[in-house]
Amino acid sequence: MSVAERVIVPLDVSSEREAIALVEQLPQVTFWKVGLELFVSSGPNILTALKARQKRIFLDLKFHDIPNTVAGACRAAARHGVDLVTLHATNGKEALQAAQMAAEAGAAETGIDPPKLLAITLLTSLTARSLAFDLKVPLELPEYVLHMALLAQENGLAGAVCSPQEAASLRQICGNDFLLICPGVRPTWAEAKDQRRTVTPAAALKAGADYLVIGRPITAAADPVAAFERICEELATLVEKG
Ligand SMILES: O=C(O)c1cc(=O)[nH]c(=O)n1[C@@H]1O[C@H](COP(=O)(O)O)[C@@H](O)[C@H]1O
Repeated sequence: MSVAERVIVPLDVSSEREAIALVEQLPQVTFWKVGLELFVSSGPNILTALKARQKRIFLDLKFHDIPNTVAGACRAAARHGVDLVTLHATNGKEALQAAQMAAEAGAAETGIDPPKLLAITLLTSLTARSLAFDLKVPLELPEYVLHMALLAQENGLAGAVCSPQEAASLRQICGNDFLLICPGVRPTWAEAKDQRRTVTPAAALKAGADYLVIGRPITAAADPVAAFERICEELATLVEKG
């Protein structure tokens, strides 16, 4: 896989028209993320449009509900033929297992491969301070993220979403077959905005991330094509160095 194929770009826009404009502006991007804003605006039409352009799709709706409801949502997502789907690890064991079974069933009914389910461990906009004082979680942040990733792995999920700050320890403990998808990625030349646990693209890859989710540094840049290429060059330099 080339370094460009390891960068997933979110379509964080409010209409299908804007999303397609971005996809056409960046033909180098092979993997796009459809999140809450776009899906709530456009519905599944955007998935059809991306598939017609042979793009890979990360459907990031971060399901969080009781087992029956989460399973139903995963079954429906699987029928769309997307590649990756997110749900919160805090759904708990029973919902994670039900979600995995439902995704497999939904794909089988449609005669396609099931999506890989990814558990959100701890949002990259949260800090150790917010975990302790706002959410009142008594574990240290790295320990909490690891616990959530292991909960996902033990219940049959293919991978987790984590900050690249936690990627190295998760890679070491969860092994090479567990997918690690890292948002919260910021080149030195981009603003962090609402991201709190950030790392540069090269450092994120080096830490063991399989895919990097990079949005505004590319999509809000004056020249998105140049920004994407600059990130790919930074990643390629790292790969060449070994
Ligand atoms: O699931 C995600 O993709 C996600 C999880 C997380 O913990 N943090 C996070 O930022 N994301 C998503 O990753 C993208 C990051 O976008 P930028 O901050 O613009 O690079 C957004 O679409 C977020 O919804």
